[in-house]
Amino acid sequence: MSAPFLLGKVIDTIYTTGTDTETMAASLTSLCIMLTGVFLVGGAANAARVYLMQSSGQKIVRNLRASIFSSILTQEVAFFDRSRTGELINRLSADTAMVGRSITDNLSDGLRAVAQAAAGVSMMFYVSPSLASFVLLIVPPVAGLAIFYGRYLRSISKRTQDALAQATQLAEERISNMRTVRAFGKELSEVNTYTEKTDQVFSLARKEAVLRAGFFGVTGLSGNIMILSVLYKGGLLMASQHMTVGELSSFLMYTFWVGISIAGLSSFYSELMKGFGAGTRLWELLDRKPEFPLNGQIILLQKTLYGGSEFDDVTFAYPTRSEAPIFQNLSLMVPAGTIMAVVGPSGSGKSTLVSLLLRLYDPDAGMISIDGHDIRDLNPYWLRSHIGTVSQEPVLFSCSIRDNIAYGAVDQEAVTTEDIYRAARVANAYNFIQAFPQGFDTVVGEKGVLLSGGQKQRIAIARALLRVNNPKPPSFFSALDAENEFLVQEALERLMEGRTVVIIAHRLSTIQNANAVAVLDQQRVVECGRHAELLGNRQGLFRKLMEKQAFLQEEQQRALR
Ligand SMILES: Nc1ncnc2c1ncn2[C@@H]1O[C@H](COP(=O)(O)OP(=O)(O)OP(=O)(O)O)[C@@H](O)[C@H]1O
Repeated sequence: MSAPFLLGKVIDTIYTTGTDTETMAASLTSLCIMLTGVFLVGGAANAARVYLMQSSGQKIVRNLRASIFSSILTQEVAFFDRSRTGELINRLSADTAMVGRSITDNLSDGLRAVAQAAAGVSMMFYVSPSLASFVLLIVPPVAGLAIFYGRYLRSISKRTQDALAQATQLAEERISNMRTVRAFGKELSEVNTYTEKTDQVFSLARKEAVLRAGFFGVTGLSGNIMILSVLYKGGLLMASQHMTVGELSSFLMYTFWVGISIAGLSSFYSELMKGFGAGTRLWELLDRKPEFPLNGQIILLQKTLYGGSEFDDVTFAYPTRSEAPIFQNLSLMVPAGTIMAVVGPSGSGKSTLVSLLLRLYDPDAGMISIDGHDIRDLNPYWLRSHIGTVSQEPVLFSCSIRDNIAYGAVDQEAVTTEDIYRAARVANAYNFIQAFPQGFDTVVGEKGVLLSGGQKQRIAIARALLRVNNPKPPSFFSALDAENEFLVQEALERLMEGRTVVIIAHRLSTIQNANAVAVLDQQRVVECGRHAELLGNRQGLFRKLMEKQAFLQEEQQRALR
């Protein structure tokens, strides 16, 4: 900050008349030494500022990303029914990057501009108070304009991020379902839809560009007006002997500094407003509390969970469709150690029953209990650690088979290779995994796309085994019935042995292994009993469903012949 002041002194020294060369050389040398010191300190301070701001800014971004991810993962399942994956990913990547940029580059440059402007203005007053008061009259209108501009930019930025999130959402969904897009030959129309979405981003960016051009034009012009004022008024002050040439030079340099700082501040302010726009979307997410808390409930550490479950007068509607209950006063008892097959027409709520047991949703009325405990009183993590699930279309992650199986364990770190091999053997998966060139280290592709349906299910069974074996049996298990493949069926039967099982049965073979069958229809359990008993009821829904399935199977076999 003292550099322009010292430079002014250098100029005054040069223009001082009557000084001999030796004295002038001595004065110039000491001024130049001082200036070198000032430049060195300034350079070092600048480097330190950039390093500190960048590293602490990046740390903030890292923490912000972790907090956002944690906030997303702890939301209730209904939140994900309403949200779009691509939008959430956009918040995690683009919005955090925007806030990060706003903090790192922008805040650092902004703080420097504030310091520089403040020091420059003070020095201008120090060098010439009358000239400073005259020149700085231009600052208030420019500041007013900046505030107006910033507000508008903030709203544009939020709209841009929203439009970008929609485009990302579309791209994410279509890319991850590329086979469907290709099968329906929709590549071109999808490209067009995506382009329309990015057009919205573009038109907002164009609005921002117009605004930015106008604003920067005005601030540039204001800077030039300041310089002209200094030259005009400063020239008059010099002519009336109220200012030296060195002082005018210093003042001019400070004016440049202040002008550049004000331009920097405007850009800082606009970037900050853009950061706020993206930040608003992040705070909304960070502020959002899960619908039911994940901690704080009873953990029955010493207790063995036998899995005897009861649905008592349960009424439930999905939060996204609150007007149409899936269950109305549904009651069902699953005694410990039994296999209960749940059947019913498509859409009758069989999978919903399992979601409620896992406490992915809470019923609107009634109670679900396991071993006599209302599941709302149990810690959901603990509850789920005793429940193994295998779904009809299991989802694997794009990592190795080893990691996919280990994912089932409550304590993933404690899983040994032997645990994984054992689970794979019981699940009839060991041989096919070992036949791959990379064995258990084979990476399965996104959602396990590189494996067949039956292979995925056997890996999913091994994963579920690791889960329910760790708290030691008897524990509890739920499944949607599996591929009609002998090896998968055998693995599933081994998994069910000695446990309480609720199985969503679509096939006759699955139902035959069950101790009891519950038939769902019209929002409740309409029949419940042993397989043979239910078949004996000629008017019953179970009998009709079985007859229909037997007929369909016959038709299929006839078509194959
Ligand atoms: N996440 C959800 N949000 C809103 N409604 C849902 C959700 N999941 C399922 N539903 C609705 O709840 C009803 C029951 O669905 P569910 O998947 O439990 O039936 P299901 O008996 O398992 O069907 P299927 O035999 O076809 O697999 C259906 O009408 C379905 O549209």
